Amino acid sequence: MDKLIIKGGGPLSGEIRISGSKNSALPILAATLLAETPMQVGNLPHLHDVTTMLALLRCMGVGVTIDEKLCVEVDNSSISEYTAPYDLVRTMRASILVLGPMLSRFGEANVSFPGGCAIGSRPVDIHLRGLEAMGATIEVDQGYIRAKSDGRLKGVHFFMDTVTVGGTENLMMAATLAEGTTILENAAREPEVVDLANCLVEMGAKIDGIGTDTLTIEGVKSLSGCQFDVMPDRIETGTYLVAAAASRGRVKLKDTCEKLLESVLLKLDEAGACISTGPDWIELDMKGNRPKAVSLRTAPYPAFPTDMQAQFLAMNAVSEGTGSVTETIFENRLIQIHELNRMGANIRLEGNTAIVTGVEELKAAPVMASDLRASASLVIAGMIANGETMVDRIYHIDRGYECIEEKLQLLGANIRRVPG
Ligand SMILES: CC(=O)N[C@H]1[C@@H](OP(=O)(O)OP(=O)(O)OC[C@H]2O[C@@H](n3ccc(=O)[nH]c3=O)[C@H](O)[C@@H]2O)O[C@H](CO)[C@@H](O)[C@@H]1O
Ligand SMILES: C=C(OP(=O)(O)O)C(=O)O
Repeated sequence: MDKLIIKGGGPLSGEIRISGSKNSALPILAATLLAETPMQVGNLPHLHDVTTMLALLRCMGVGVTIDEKLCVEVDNSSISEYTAPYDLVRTMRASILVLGPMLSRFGEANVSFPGGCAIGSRPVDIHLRGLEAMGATIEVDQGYIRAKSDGRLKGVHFFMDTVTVGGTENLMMAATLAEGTTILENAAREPEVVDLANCLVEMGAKIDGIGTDTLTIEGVKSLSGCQFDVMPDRIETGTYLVAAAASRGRVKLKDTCEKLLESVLLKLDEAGACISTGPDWIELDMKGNRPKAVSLRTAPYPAFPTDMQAQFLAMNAVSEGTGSVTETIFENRLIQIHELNRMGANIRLEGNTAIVTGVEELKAAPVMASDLRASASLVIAGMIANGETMVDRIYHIDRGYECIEEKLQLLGANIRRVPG
């Protein structure tokens, strides 16, 4: 297993480009299953999860070609297999997103049950209930969700009792080819849901209420391919901003967009960062100052994203004062505090809230990454710690951060990968 060796040091400084969004690329690649003609998806990040999604499409018989700019052309005119196998699904929960499109277009889909993961149990009951309400029959057999539809799915008025990003995406995709009108209430409003909806509209779907919590989808008989570039990764953007703030540095991030992360920028402002923005860039400058600890609570968009709390925990660990971080989306997403405490942090857990009292300095230690964003927080901690930190199990980080060590090196970090 590869490891990252990080020698803690001075402030991060420099300029880097932000990659395309993982959480937008994955549903958009799943949505290509709905198109009857070839489709091109651009600005894809080079990530393990994207490779897994392409492998999943290929194993269903989809033709995939990739050009030198990582623009992928997908041609599903010869789909022969309606199964998403366990071996691929177990490495990436977003594989569940092929369920809605496959079922809606071909009347059949067999998708391995994704199960839980390090951050929580992550059920998919709302995805399944929504599809059933649209007329699908669903059985769980030998670990597989076996879904069938007799003819087209039927439009439905469906209320999601929890705000779910993946559930909204799956049901919205399924509804595009259903007979009649579907109304999805309490829909997720995350920018990635909006990006997917915009892509579906380009493919010929009829969707109203994009960006609101009520989506109205009038089913059409067929969709065609289009050219679509995925949006910038707001979580990658936020991660580099927090890394710079924690190290008292100054970074400029290009090919990104401030509007995607207002709640995160507000917290960085509260931490003492000077932030300036342009149409496609964000700059953060700590002017050499120690950050101030901030308190936050995760919640669905537009509130503070759960995918950013781990990084703020690392920043709070070396900030002035005490801050509390409350996780409300996933039941097990504060586990990395034990690793941060092994590096000298002062973090106490009270239920789903981590109370962090900033220390002057973290000390390097061998640490173990447990999930994607926890890995990012340990990398940030390593960069501000005194000494050499080894972060183990970094396969998690390769799911979500393109060229992380190269980008951090460009910002002046002393970080290298040791293959294992
Ligand atoms: C690939 C992708 O886009 N991943 C993101 C997506 O994950 P994902 O789509 O899996 O997360 P959801 O928004 O569905 O989960 C939100 C909450 O709803 C619960 N739930 C969800 C579905 C369901 O059928 N039943 C149910 O109870 C989950 O357990 C969780 O507590 O949104 C999360 C919340 O912003 C992010 O952290 C992930 O990075
Ligand atoms: C939890 C995440 O992703 P996934 O839903 O793919 O596990 C994440 O991106 O932080």
